Order: sequence, then C-alpha cells, then structure tokens
Amino acid sequence: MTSVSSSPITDTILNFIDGSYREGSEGKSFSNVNPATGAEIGVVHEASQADVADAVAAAKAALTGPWGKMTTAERVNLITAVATEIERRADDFLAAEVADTGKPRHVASHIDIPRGAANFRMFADVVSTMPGESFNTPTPDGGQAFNYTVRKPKGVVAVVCPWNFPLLLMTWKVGPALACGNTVVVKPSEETPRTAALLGEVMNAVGMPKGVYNVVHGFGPGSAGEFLTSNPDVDAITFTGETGTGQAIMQKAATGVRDISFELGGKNPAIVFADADLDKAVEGLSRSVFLNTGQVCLGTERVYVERPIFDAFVARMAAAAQGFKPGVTGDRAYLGPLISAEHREKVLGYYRRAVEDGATVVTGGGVPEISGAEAGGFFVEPTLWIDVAHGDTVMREEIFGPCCGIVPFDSEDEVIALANDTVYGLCASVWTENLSRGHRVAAAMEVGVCWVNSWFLRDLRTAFGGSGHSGIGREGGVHSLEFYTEITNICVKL
Ligand SMILES: NC(=O)c1ccc[n+]([C@@H]2O[C@H](COP(=O)([O-])OP(=O)(O)OC[C@H]3O[C@@H](n4cnc5c(N)ncnc54)[C@H](O)[C@@H]3O)[C@@H](O)[C@H]2O)c1
Ligand SMILES: O=C/C=C/C=C(\O)C(=O)O
Repeated sequence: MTSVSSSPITDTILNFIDGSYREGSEGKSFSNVNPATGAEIGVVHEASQADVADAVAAAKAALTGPWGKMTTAERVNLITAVATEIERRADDFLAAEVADTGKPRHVASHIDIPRGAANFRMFADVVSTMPGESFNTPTPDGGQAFNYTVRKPKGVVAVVCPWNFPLLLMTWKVGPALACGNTVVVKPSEETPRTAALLGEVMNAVGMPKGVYNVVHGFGPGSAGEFLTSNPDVDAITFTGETGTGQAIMQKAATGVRDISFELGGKNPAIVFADADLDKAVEGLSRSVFLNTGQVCLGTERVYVERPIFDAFVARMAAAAQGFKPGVTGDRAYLGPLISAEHREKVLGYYRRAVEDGATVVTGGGVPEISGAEAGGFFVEPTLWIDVAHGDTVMREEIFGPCCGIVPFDSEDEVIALANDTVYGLCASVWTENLSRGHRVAAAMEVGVCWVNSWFLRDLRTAFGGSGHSGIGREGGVHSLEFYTEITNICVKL
C-alpha cells in the first residue's frame, strides 16, 4: 500500500504506523485542499487516540528491535539511504509539497525538497564525527580516575510540525532524531499531510525497520496532536509552530517530565543603516518579506531604516514588491497563495488594522484580481506600510504574510532598542557596509540568529532557534545531539 491512493477525483492520504499505511480506526477523515485553487484534492484519514497509541507503541518496540541494536555506522548508512531515495523521488515530493501548499514549484524545488535530503545527510555526518568527552581525574588517594561520556537515544520522540515548509521542518527533526538512534511519531500539520506520508514509502524502500518512523494525521486539541503529546510513552517532544500552541504542548509535556525543543513564532526586525549597499539590502529584504508568501518564521515583518535613505529604500522595496506577481501558473509566478482561507482572513484582518491605525499603504493591501483556475486560491497582494508606529499592532504581532512596516530611525542606540522591544527573539538582519558596526549591532540583537548583509543563509551545523516567545533550545549540528540524546558519564578508578 502507498501513502496516497489516487482516484479520479481526490487522493486518499493515510497514516503510516509500524511500517504500514492505514486509515483511521474511527473512520474519521478531513479535507485536503490545494491553496492555489481552493479545490479539494484529497481526503486525509484522521488517526484516533488508539491509532496514536499504536504508533507510539510501535516506536517504543522498535527501540529494542533491530533498530535499537544497530551500530552508529549502520544507522548512518540507513539515513544516508533515506536522503538518496528522497533525491531519487524528488519529483514525487515536489508534486506532493506543491499540492499541499500551493507554493510555486521553484520555491519547493530550490528550498523544501533539497533540504529534506540535506537534513538527513547533515546529521549522518554529525553523529559519525562527533567526538566524545573524557577527563583524566586525579583522585584524593593520589591515584587516577578516567571519566568519559556515552550518548544514548532519548527514546520515542514526538515530532509536531507546521505547514509552511512541511518536509523541511519535519526532517529537520526526524533527521537528527533517527541519527541519534531514537524512533519518531510525526504529526504533520493538518494542512500539509502529504510529504510526511510519502516519506513512509522511502523508509520502507530503504529497509528502515518498521516502527522507527510513524505518521499520524489530525489536528491539535482533541485530536492526534494532543493524543501524541500527552501519551506517557513519548520520551521527548520537538515542536515547531505558533507560540500559543507551544504553551499548550508544554503543559502536556510536564506530565511525565518530558524534554521539549520548541521553534516558535517571531516578529523579526531588519535594520538598514544609511551606508548599507542598497542593492543587497533590497534584494535580501524583499526575499525576506515575500518568500513563501511571507509564511517564513525567519521572515522580516518590520524594517527600521536610517532616515537619510528612508525614502530611497521605500521606493526600491515598493518596486521589488510589485515584482512578486500573485499566482503560481503564470510564467512570472513568484507569489503563491497563503495556506488557507482562514489564514488569508487573518492576514487581511491585519491589512485592515494597519490602515485603521493610520498606516500609509505604499503598495498592496488587498486581494489581487486573479482569473482562471487560481481564482479560488487564497492569494493576497504583497504589501508595504509606512507611517506605522513602532507600537502598532502590525509592528508587534506576528502576521505570517507578505507584508511589512517600514520605520525611520536616527541613531544606533535608538534602533537597537526598537529592534529588541518585542516578546519574541527568533532572528534579525543588519545591513551596513561598516562591518565593525555590523558585528556590534548583531551581537546586541536579542535573538537566536542574526544575519549581517544577508538573510536565510543556512549552515546546518550552526545553532538554530529562538529565545523569549520564539522558542526553547537550539537545534542544528551538535546542538541537536544535546536534545536527541541522553548522556551517561562513566567514571573508572584506575
Ligand atoms: N521557529 C521556527 O523555526 C518556525 C518555523 C516554521 C513555523 N514557525 C511558526 O509556526 C507558525 C505557523 O505554523 P502553524 O500554523 O502550523 O502552527 P500551529 O501552532 O497552528 O500548528 C503547528 C502544529 O501543531 C499542531 N497542534 C496545534 N495545536 C496543538 C495542540 N494543542 N497539541 C498538539 N499539537 C497541536 C498542529 O496540528 C500542527 O501540526 C507560525 O507562528 C510560525 O512562526 C516557527
Ligand atoms: O519558517 C521557518 C523556517 C525555518 C527554517 C529552518 O528551521 C531551517 O532552515 O533549518
């Protein structure tokens, strides 16, 4: 059986439990919609609490089966084979991701799918090369002791993911989790079930022992998400999503004292100094505001520009914004749809709120005229505001759409204070040709990641995550090992 059985009308998307695809045991299902057209293209089988329990039990059993007995080298070979199979089936993953998200094919083919494979290769390397820790310890009797650490998998890891980069963000967790010898139960977003389900075919194809990788479909409260995070046999929870959801999951994780890794929301600032290379800043920031239709946690939703170049910057950004044509089938298709009608209403609510609060709409602010198959898609116009106050709602709350407010500043101290005045702390970017200032201001940002004269450049070995309401913990390179393993220190009296 495969992840998706297709009919002339819609696809049926199944759960993947203990190496097999199956419907939900309570016969519940929900609609899978293509956001570019608004049309139903599939039916997703919702996992019941019993199905989720079966998935957790299968993951637990796999820990003591062949998977749990494998050497690191054997695990590395398997997850490397997963990466190779994802690359071999890149077109299938591309079709699945585009169907679920409506995003333009060039976005998914350049970002989402390649990172799906890279996230497995990266952590195969990390676990193969990660040194251990040891100490020669003088002892009170004048002798010696030898201390060293061994790392063991945490166990069954619950992986709860969002809809904006479904394969990327799921494998960013599954890759290191499996590399470290854990097993996983994945709960993809209800909006984007396909690539997580499809990965089950890859796991079977490479000979991954059954129960190592499981997928349960559903929603959050009262559904698969809550059933999974409250299951007492889950040993750790890694979650990416909204801050409010993180708070709800954290309460469930407290039962049983499970470790958590959270990648949450943000309200990321960009600072453009008067000496910035304007071409670089406009290219980088227009991507940061409009890539993936602004549905990027690392995206920029507030830009502070040093006053002497404010008007020039606004004009250049407006021209760039108008180059992002809504639509995914046109030859210049750059701006895909938002993920759902509900999310579009949320974003349009912020578009209205900005104007109510006195903002000037430089470009956009509404819904584009689109005809044909995409007339039913969840599109909005790329939007820029000026005459926004730092304290306005659209400058403080995460919108998660293709829009940003632009505010002038006059001094370095002033703009550092403005940038850091938020409950979030995910990322920032600083644009200046004075690199001493670039280093200085970047270090002053209270965020997990700060880019200087760049954005979304990713070295997967680096620490990735946020502070404050943007998350708990860091993932990436050896930082993922800290979350996905338990350490035992062994002391031997010599
Ligand atoms: N920091 C990062 O790296 C990062 C990356 C991508 C997205 N995000 C954030 O994710 C959000 C957008 O994604 P979203 O709308 O899918 O987020 P969301 O929080 O609505 O949902 C995320 C996942 O959590 C599940 N869920 C919801 N309520 C739950 C509950 N009570 N218990 C268990 N599971 C539950 C959902 O079904 C979904 O699978 C934005 O806030 C964005 O900033 C952060
Ligand atoms: O929308 C958020 C994107 C997050 C990206 C990563 O987690 C990554 O690049 O590893």
